Amino acid sequence: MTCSTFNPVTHVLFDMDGLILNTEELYTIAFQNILTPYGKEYTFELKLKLMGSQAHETAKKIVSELELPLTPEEFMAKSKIQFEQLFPDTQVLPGAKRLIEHFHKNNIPIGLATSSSKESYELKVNKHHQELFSLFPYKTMGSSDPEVKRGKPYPDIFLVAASRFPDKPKPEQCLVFEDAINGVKAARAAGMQVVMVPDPRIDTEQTKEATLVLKSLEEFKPELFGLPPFED
Ligand SMILES: O=c1[nH]cc([C@@H]2O[C@H](COP(=O)(O)O)[C@@H](O)[C@H]2O)c(=O)[nH]1
Ligand SMILES: [Mg+2]
Repeated sequence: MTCSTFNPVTHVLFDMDGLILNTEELYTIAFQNILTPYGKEYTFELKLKLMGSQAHETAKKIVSELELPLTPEEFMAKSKIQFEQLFPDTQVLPGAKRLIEHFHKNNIPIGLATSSSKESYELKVNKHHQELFSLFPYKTMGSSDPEVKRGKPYPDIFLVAASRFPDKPKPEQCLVFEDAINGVKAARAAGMQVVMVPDPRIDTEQTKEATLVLKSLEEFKPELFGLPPFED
């Protein structure tokens, strides 16, 4: 059940794919483009299992679940070609820019906790979104960070991302923003509250672990978690 009361926090951690950027739509297109020649479908059910995992975990699972005649490395090489075409024109999702700028203006420490690799982050950010992402002084990129041993739903990435803030907040001082079920599980496992903005196709039964579920980041009221309210 969604909690009716929330605890105040001091630090905020953002997921990236499907939360700040519309890259989840692009992952679906990229993977389907790879699978179509093999007569396979990238179902939403399979996608849900993979969202938030690290790139090598994703490749291994897709190859095994769909019994592709490829090694995970070959799948990753094909993915790279797709990502290079699709990611540079990704767009910012509603409410993300306003919220990130609000926290920045009010000196709330914010960190990025994405399972993407550094290479994939750069494809998504460097062409159009450098200014926005420059507002994150602390970035953790799970797929290329040796400290992040396991992908979401394990808590590793959020614990590592929290440890990168110079004042080392406790998990209960951190609020996570996530779109994926695996991301919500990871945040909860790390002992953090989590605001979920799920894909509308996700069943409400599967959003119950989130502290708060929103349709869009535009709906978020920072004061609910003891953070400075919007003034406009
Ligand atoms: O359809 C998918 N979307 C996303 C992922 C994985 O999820 C990560 C993004 O997770 P996050 O939202 O935590 O940044 C990507 O790097 C990718 O490995 C995936 O496997 N399949
Ligand atoms: Mg995400």
